Amino acid sequence: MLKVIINGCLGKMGKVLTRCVQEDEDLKLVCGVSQNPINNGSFDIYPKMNDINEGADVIIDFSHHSTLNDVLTFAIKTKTPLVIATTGYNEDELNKIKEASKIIPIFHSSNMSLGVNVLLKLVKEATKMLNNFDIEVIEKHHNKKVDAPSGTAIMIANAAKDVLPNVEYNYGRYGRKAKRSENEIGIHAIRGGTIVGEHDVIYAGHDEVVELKHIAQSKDIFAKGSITAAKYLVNQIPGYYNMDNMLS
Ligand SMILES: NC(=O)C1=CN([C@@H]2O[C@H](COP(=O)(O)OP(=O)(O)OC[C@H]3O[C@@H](n4cnc5c(N)ncnc54)[C@H](OP(=O)(O)O)[C@@H]3O)[C@@H](O)[C@H]2O)C=CC1
Ligand SMILES: O=C(O)C1=N[C@H](C(=O)O)C[C@H](O)C1
Repeated sequence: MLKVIINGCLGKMGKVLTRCVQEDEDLKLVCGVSQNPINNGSFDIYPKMNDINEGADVIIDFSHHSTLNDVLTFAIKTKTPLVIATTGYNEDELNKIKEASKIIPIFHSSNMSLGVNVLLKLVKEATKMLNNFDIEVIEKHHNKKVDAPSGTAIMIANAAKDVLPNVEYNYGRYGRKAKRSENEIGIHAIRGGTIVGEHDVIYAGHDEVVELKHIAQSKDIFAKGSITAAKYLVNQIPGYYNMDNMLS
């Protein structure tokens, strides 16, 4: 039985992950962390990672970038492998994650679905083949999402930039001097209703357009992907892991 701690257990993803962990006979939910803990009778909820006095085999984090220091400090202190699904980190925070992965195994992905990770491979291939096509990324999410653009949209743009290192990102084009330059990737965020998550990658060329698209139809795919990542991670030595490592 793998013992799991969930950071962000009362958030939208945290609740879905709690159900998926409880339904998985290989896993035991030890406790969760939430800013406003409530006693739910089924597992302990602490206000901060540092308050936890139980051990676990792995931590899964679907929370907010501002909890990063707490979760890294706890994971390093207790030598617990950490799956990070949270998005919205800045450069400094991303560097802290990479530094911490020298001490403990960390799995980090802004999208835990299988489909998006196949999409990233397709983006690399399409970008190599569709010379001089303009690339635009459009992401759509529910109206409660706090960060924009999505972490997935950034991963998609980064996959194209791996092939075309000179491209620059143009977020939400607007204004009288907004003409597209040749070497940019436009990244656009739509927010509304309960959209789970959609990502379109548009390659617009002369008289032809290619589109790659992923639609998430439930949050379960992200929760289950993070559980698969957790099961993979507990057998790894310290290092920085992502879907590529797990799928290869
Ligand atoms: N990698 C992936 O596949 C996926 C990643 N995500 C990412 O997971 C994260 C959580 O998403 P979701 O559950 O929808 O978000 P919610 O806003 O519903 O939940 C956020 C959670 O973070 C906690 N939290 C701690 N500090 C803060 C703070 N300062 N501000 C806001 N929340 C805080 C909240 O605690 P409390 O309840 O006490 O307020 C809550 O438990 C996001 O970054 C999202 O982009 C989402 C889906 C898939
Ligand atoms: O906040 C969400 O909901 C999601 N966030 C992730 C992101 O920012 O890419 C992944 C997924 O699209 C859902």
